[in-house]
Amino acid sequence: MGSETLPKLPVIDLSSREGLRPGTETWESTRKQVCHALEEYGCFVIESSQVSLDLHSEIYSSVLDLFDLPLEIKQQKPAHQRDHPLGRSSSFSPKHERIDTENLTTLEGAQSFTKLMWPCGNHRFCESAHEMAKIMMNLDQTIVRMVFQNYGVEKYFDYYVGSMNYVIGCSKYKESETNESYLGLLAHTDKSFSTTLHQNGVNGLEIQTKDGQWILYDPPSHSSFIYLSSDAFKAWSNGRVRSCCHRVIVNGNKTRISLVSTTFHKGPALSVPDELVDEEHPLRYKPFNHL
Ligand SMILES: O=C(O)CCC(=O)C(=O)O
Ligand SMILES: [Fe+2]
Repeated sequence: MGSETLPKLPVIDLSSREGLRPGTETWESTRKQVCHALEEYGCFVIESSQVSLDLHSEIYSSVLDLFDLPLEIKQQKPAHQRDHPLGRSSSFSPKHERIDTENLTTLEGAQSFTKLMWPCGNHRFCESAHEMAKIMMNLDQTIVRMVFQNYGVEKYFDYYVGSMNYVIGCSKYKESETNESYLGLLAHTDKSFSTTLHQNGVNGLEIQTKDGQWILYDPPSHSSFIYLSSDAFKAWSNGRVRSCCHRVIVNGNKTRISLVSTTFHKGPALSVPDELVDEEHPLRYKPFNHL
């Protein structure tokens, strides 16, 4: 007893700008680590230096302001989305609330979402949300480029970038009043292509390994992220990368906030590239409409 050590989540350093230029030695070795992590775990922890302490405190205090808005304000949608079946605000349990945003990656998008929530404006939310959205989008695109290159299908990368929608969901899990832990979110895989998550310093996200063990995501710094490959990534890769199974257990006496950037393919069909089908990997997934 006691001799088994708990597995650890892979940690990959994406903090050096120099190393993130395709073709550098660091790029070449990092892309192998990235692919290996997604194939083995369906996730990895990103070491990044892009979130300053200022941005960290700005974003989480403004997201708390967002949750504090009246429900009828939070439920509003832009005119072109009013008949969309999914609500903007949803919850899994009385202690969990999620608000989906849209188009925060562009300045105009961030401004129009902010105006919908705060007709008199909220500069702090707009700036910090736009900044975080861009950081998460750039991390995603770097990682996907690495994977495409590793699998020899980089020629599809520009199409990928042009056909992805980024949706950022903000989740709030109330502190546990009784000191008893509770299930904040059931074990699931995401339906997105990929998911990039940042949190406010309160742990709770757990990742399931291949052999069924649960590992707590405990970020090494305020600027760390966790990257998950999801259902559509698994299908696109013809089963090479795992779709990461995860859940949230809240057991602290602090409110947990997470920002989850998910990608969705908006084209008519997403299909496995021919290059990823061979004798060893017969085609496992038909083309599908991701949305
Ligand atoms: O809040 C978290 O840590 C996880 C959220 C999540 O898994 C999701 O929104 O799909
Ligand atoms: Fe999830």
